[in-house]
Amino acid sequence: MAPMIEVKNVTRRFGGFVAVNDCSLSVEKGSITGLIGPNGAGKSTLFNMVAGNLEPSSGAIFLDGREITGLKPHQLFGRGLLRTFQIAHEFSRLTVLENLMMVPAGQPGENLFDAWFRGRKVREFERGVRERAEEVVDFLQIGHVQNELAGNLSGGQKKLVELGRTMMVDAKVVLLDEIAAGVNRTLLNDLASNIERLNRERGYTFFVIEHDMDLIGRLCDPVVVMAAGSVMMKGSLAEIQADERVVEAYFGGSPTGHATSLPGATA
Ligand SMILES: Nc1ncnc2c1ncn2[C@@H]1O[C@H](COP(=O)(O)OP(=O)(O)OP(=O)(O)O)[C@@H](O)[C@H]1O
Repeated sequence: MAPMIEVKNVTRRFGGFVAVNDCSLSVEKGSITGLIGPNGAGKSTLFNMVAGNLEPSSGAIFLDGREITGLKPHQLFGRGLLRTFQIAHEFSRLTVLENLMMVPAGQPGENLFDAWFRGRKVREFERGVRERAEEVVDFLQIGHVQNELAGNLSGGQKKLVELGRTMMVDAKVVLLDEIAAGVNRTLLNDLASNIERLNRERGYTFFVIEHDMDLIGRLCDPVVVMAAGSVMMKGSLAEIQADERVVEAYFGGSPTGHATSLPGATA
């Protein structure tokens, strides 16, 4: 079975600087795969290439066995690869429900967009979108804020809505970028439960960049460690914590760097 995402020998240069260096990794179907590494390891650059925001200098990327190298985010969206995005400023004056309903119309998923333009059955289409948004609200248990303006939500509630936006279309794989940052523990727990449920009940695959090791430990298996633009190792969090090279990568150059964010690792 083809992996959901396969990155093959991908390199990205910025001028003379190599941010991602001949990097290969795979994200298996049905997994919640974590991506960790010290600052500057190349995680965001790699994510940007998988998500279509940045082109590789060389190498190839595959989604479910089909090459996607160089495709744009909206093309990947149509194929079921989604990345969560902060709610744009102009959407902060729309309600939670309205924010969810904007997704199919505002970003061209193949089938939904066709239906929109065919002009027929527009009202049914709108009703379908509303019903789907209501299902998402129920699933995420955010009914109490569904008519609240998105701009009034807490950081964690916004993250739930961002996750909800991926549920408005049939996602195969969702890229999550540092979802724990600025989210209180209660809401982080809600977010993590919903990610687990989407994975278990809806078959979502997740690829997750995260600095919060508690969250990585709860959600991710396997975890991929990047350092200096390449994959250093892949394994369970326990295996990674026990690996000397990983400890060195985190502690090596910078004694204060991420020392506190790699639990179980001792210098
Ligand atoms: N547009 C760019 N132009 C030049 N250099 C860049 C650019 N984007 C990233 N880099 C460099 O590439 C390297 C990798 O950066 P990247 O953001 O991918 O790392 P990261 O692992 O995501 O780090 P962090 O955990 O701090 O977000 C860094 O040295 C960074 O300065």
